[in-house]
Amino acid sequence: MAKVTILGATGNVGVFAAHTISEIPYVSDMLLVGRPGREDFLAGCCRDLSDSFAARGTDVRLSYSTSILDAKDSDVIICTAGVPRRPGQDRNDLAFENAKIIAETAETIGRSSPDAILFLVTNPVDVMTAVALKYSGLQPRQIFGLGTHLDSMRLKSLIAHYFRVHVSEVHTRIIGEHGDSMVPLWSATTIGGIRISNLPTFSGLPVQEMIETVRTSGEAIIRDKGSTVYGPGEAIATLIRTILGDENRILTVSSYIKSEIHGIGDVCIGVPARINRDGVFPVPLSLEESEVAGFRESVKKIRKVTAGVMERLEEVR
Ligand SMILES: NC(=O)C1=CN([C@@H]2O[C@H](COP(=O)(O)OP(=O)(O)OC[C@H]3O[C@@H](n4cnc5c(N)ncnc54)[C@H](O)[C@@H]3O)[C@@H](O)[C@H]2O)C=CC1
Ligand SMILES: O=C([O-])CC(=O)C(=O)O
Repeated sequence: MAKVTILGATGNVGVFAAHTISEIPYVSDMLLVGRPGREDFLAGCCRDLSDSFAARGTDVRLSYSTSILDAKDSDVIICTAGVPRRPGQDRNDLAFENAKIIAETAETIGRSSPDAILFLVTNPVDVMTAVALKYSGLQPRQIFGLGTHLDSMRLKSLIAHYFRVHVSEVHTRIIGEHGDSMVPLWSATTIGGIRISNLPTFSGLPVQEMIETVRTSGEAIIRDKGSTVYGPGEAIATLIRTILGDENRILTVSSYIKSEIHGIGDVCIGVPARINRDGVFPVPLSLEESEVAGFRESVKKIRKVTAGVMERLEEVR
């Protein structure tokens, strides 16, 4: 049985993630961490969630704290703390403000929870994963970000809808930045186990339109309802179930790669990774030429934003 801690638990994503994670059978303890001053809200969340556990028959010990130090002994620590973007903003506009929060958080976790797996949700998530890796001192396998897993799920849903098949029949991946430079892997997309390009109807697929829909999905949801909650919340729970269940699923998350993809590496970015109780292990793979070119561009962009943020962090810390 496992202890899971959520940082930023008073936020939209954090509180819904608490609900989805509580359904995972391996979770025995869940700690909600918020900022000082938010004790009443956290207490209210615990009471409300406990009611849902009673109604559902869930047996999870729930507690709250305003200190990250109480995350000690956690198997997984999820970080949703930080500012979200407002309509009209790019995720990268949040980079420096959130990097300051993540650097401090990661330092504390590195000292107080050296065996935990740290899971970043805060945006821009690829850059935050790199910041957490540097400032926590944890091993690369212990740190990952939600990356392009949610983007991959969004594309999966569009493809399933187009072909009128159950989503479980569709396997697809988007790699690279969780942002504008993301790269769809059509070469790794199958329906019912059949490579999508082998289906005669593939030629009519509105590929560009689909990718544009995925690229702008977060922005559109934020414009319409203020924040994305249910998609990220369920995606977070999938990752937690995969880790705690030692499932060895291959999911597309932001992870540190050395040179696993066509020799490209030394960056934290969305790639397929095998995930189990020991953490996250990027899978070496070879791609089609156009996909490699797109991935290179995405890496170049993330490296530039990451380097800029690291430099500014050095100045203020
Ligand atoms: N990677 C992904 O796919 C997704 C990432 N996100 C990101 O997750 C983050 C949270 O999003 P929401 O829950 O919608 O935002 P929110 O504003 O509802 O919640 C933010 C949380 O962070 C905490 N926080 C803010 N500033 C802090 C600071 N200086 N120190 C400690 N805690 C602080 C708040 O108290 C609150 O608990 C954002 O950065 C958002 O962009 C959201 C959805 C999907
Ligand atoms: O778009 C945002 O800012 C939130 C997010 O990352 C997503 O839902 O993909």
